[in-house]
Amino acid sequence: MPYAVKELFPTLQGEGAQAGRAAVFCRFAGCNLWSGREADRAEATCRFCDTDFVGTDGEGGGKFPDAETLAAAIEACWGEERAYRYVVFTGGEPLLQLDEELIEAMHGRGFEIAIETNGTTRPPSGIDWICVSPKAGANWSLRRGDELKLVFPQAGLMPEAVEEILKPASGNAFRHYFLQPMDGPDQQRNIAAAADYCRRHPRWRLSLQTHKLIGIP
Ligand SMILES: C[S@@+](CC[C@H](N)C(=O)[O-])C[C@H]1O[C@@H](n2cnc3c(N)ncnc32)[C@H](O)[C@@H]1O
Ligand SMILES: Nc1nc2[nH]cc(C(=O)O)c2c(=O)[nH]1
Ligand code: SF4
Ligand SMILES: [Mg+2]
Repeated sequence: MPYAVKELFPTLQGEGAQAGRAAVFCRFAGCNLWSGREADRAEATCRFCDTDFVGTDGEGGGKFPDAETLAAAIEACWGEERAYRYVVFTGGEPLLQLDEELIEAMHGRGFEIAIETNGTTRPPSGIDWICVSPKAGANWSLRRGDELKLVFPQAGLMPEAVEEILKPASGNAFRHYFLQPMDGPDQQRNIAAAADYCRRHPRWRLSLQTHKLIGIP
């Protein structure tokens, strides 16, 4: 299957439980909750996106004809180091394109595989680390994973509502629960509110977007 990739870059995972870990980010083009065009933002299901995922014109991006070709590009982006190889598939929405063939190709090259997903699509098997970030108004179906990372605040999907939705899954639907302050015009207020919420509700931990703080991609 061909893959449309916006950009491919080496960095540190900036968010969540794996923050600070070296990774290659593979950002797939396209999303099912927003076209990516500013003209459509106000009418989209997901309206606060901080990312350009349109097209294949970013650093290291392009159209890759098959899994082996994309896996080779990701490996080249990582470099020679054999240990702790880590790739994060994101987007846009990675589950629109990530398949078992690409997962096998990455495992074959010694990579641990993570995804950042909005949780509206079933994942292929074999992913090592699943981060689900549900969106208010979207059809959230993926209710298990390694971490749940809720952008905060979202009218219509506050942490209490998330806990209520997850109750039937019982116990350990996710290993980690994070609130990530919404970036945008109210960022400072959102950081303060998220910190205050975590202080009062200790199941939830604060996820800052540390890559933005230190000026790396
Ligand atoms: C750009 S999304 C791509 C992956 C997938 N579509 C998703 O939404 O999880 C990557 C991460 O950034 C988060 N994010 C997007 N816009 C944000 C914003 N304005 N402030 C904070 N986090 C944001 C998402 O919730 C998600 O956890
Ligand atoms: N450094 C860094 N960490 C990230 N964690 C999740 C990101 C994403 O956009 O999916 C992201 C990103 O864009 N950069
Ligand atoms: S679901 Fe993810 S990629 Fe899609 S618009 Fe929302 S934050 Fe951006
Ligand atoms: Mg990002």
